[in-house]
Amino acid sequence: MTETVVRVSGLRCSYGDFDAVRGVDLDVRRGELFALLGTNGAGKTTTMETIEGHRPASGGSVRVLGHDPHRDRHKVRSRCGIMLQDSGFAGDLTVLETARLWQRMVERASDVDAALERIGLAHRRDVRVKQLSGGEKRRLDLALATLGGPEVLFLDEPTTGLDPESRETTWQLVRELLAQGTTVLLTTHYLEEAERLADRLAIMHEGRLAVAGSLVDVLDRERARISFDLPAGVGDALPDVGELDRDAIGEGRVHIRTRDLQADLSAVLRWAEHHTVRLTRFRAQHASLDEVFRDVVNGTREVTVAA
Ligand SMILES: Nc1ncnc2c1ncn2[C@@H]1O[C@H](COP(=O)(O)OP(=O)(O)OP(=O)(O)O)[C@@H](O)[C@H]1O
Repeated sequence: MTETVVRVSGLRCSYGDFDAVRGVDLDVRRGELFALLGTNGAGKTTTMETIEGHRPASGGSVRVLGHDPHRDRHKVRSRCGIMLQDSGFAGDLTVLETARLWQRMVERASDVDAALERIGLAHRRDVRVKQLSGGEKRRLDLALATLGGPEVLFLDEPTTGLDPESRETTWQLVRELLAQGTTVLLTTHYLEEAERLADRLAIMHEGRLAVAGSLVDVLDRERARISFDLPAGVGDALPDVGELDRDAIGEGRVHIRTRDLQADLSAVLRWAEHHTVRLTRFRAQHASLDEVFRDVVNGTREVTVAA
């Protein structure tokens, strides 16, 4: 049985009479990366901050490593690394001074120079923090969050503002941490980041989880698509598979949505052979996370939670 490191049940968080988080259940298992995606204002940061112990839950319960992270903060804090959206370091200190200061506050802190090297900031060690670019600040945040070799790492939008190369460096570091057994809970606006890193993910919308599960689970529940140009001479004899988009046929293209891509793809190919037509601009593809996300935002997707 895989150990559950973070357990959130029926979490509710309110700001005055506004309910920002409205009954969230999720489990994060040891050694996995769980990505929390969502629209702006969905409640991701509020959920993260509550799990990190920065605020009490208004309802429901949160356990991190078996403890209430707010009430039993001292039991949990030293085993966790936290990268906030905005860390607020003192701008006049250099990168190295900041890292050394942080090192003194962390139990079992690892080597500062090695940490800066690993994140590609060694050459910036004598630069004042206020002179770093936004992306460099994010990388410094990450280096410091991982300094104590945390069992659980909370990353709130770790790659926002990073260029593609720095994003790749960050992903590589996160992969190394996962390989060493670190458990990671991540929020991100980059669907690609979740696709590349997450073992399981959830999409949050208006304070609730709309979709949750492994990437395969989430995409498999969505319909796949087959499309090709309408071949000349087949008239009304279209393949009897999936759901045909009749509007697209009028414009000379056939779009089919299917829950069984393999079976329907075979049927389409048999149909083409039977009618001796060659299919042009032929495409068959699984749903993308982007489509699932858009369905959630547009409210056209049933709630399917299996976290
Ligand atoms: N201190 C606060 N006081 C009142 N309302 C707040 C406060 N902080 C957040 N909210 C509201 O709670 C809701 C959830 O905010 P939260 O920051 O958790 O969302 P988010 O999913 O992290 O958004 P984003 O992706 O934009 O960072 C939003 O409607 C936000 O306006």
